Amino acid sequence: MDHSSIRQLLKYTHQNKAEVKRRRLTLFFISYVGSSIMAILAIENLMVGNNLLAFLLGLWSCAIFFNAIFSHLYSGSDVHYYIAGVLVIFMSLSIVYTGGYKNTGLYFIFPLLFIQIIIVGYKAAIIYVIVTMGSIVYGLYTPWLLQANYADEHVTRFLISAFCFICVAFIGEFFWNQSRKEMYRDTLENMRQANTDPLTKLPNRRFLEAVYFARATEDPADYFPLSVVILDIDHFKVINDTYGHDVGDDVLVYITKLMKASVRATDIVARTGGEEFLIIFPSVNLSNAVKLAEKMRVHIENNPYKSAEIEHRVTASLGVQTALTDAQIEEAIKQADINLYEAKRTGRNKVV
Ligand SMILES: Nc1nc2c(ncn2[C@@H]2O[C@H](COP(=O)(O)OP(=O)(O)OP(=O)(O)O)[C@@H](O)[C@H]2O)c(=O)[nH]1
Repeated sequence: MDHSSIRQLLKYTHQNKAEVKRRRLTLFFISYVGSSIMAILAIENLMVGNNLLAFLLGLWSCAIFFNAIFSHLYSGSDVHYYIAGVLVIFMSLSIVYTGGYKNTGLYFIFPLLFIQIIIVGYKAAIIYVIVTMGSIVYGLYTPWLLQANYADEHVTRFLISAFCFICVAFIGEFFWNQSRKEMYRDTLENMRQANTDPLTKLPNRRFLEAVYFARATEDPADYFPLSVVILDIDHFKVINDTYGHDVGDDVLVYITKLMKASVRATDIVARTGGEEFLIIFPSVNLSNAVKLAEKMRVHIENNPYKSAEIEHRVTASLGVQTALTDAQIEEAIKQADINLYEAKRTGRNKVV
């Protein structure tokens, strides 16, 4: 079973959700708490006559606040994280330029850097942090361009601690990301195993219920009318009894190949029981599904199982039904099963 189907499953697990929450909460923290603090500082600076800093704080406070509001409206997009990352650059530069209260503003750079690394993701953060720190260093080493007045020893201490801080923050983010990737791989493999039949490597019933039908329900236009075919190999017990269980297994794998060869990549062939398979044709109506099932039946009939010592003609009976909406899926499977029994009862090797 392919990994893209399994990836769909991961949409329903907690790991990705946890990372999305971490980024969102960080964004909201910087946006709502940060913009409130900046607004208060803006008013304070206005009262003491530091108009430029007051203006800049007010400006970034509004920008970051509205960016967060937009992130609620367009929650499917990541762009507001990158906008917040850019705003952090401007906020840092404003702090460096004005110096803040008694030129102590450089302390605020540390949380801002950390927030920036989280919200844009550590890979993109390499560029963001280089730009942020590059402009800060440029500012600090061209003091005549700044309104603030930093003591040399403060600049040196700030830069050394910023360097250490950035290294530790990146190491932390890198390994957090690595462990997330490893957990993701493990979960992917566990889910692949839990959703795959070990003999034929086909998806199993669990996959259909937990992933496929859930996806069809989410996106009905791409799936309905959805036709289901239940295929059951005729007299399979005879194959087991005559040639042994291992040959029986081999026949199941062989029939799987034949079934897969007669469907499109978007169709699903699943193993739902011993010698029973469920084939799903999305966006196929009943009359076309019957034709496809007939094509599959003929393909199996015309390609007998062959090994060094054995040649055995295998046939199958098939029951077909179509669901027009997701509410009809269960009913369609039941009806396909009834049709399959009818095919067996009336002579086998046929489609009903
Ligand atoms: N080799 C092998 N046999 C299996 C497997 N799963 C189920 N079976 C066998 O499949 C056979 C199914 O037999 P029945 O249910 O009587 O069906 P049938 O012989 O195909 O007869 P009809 O379906 O009525 O045509 C049983 O003998 C099971 O033991 C499997 O994974 N490998």
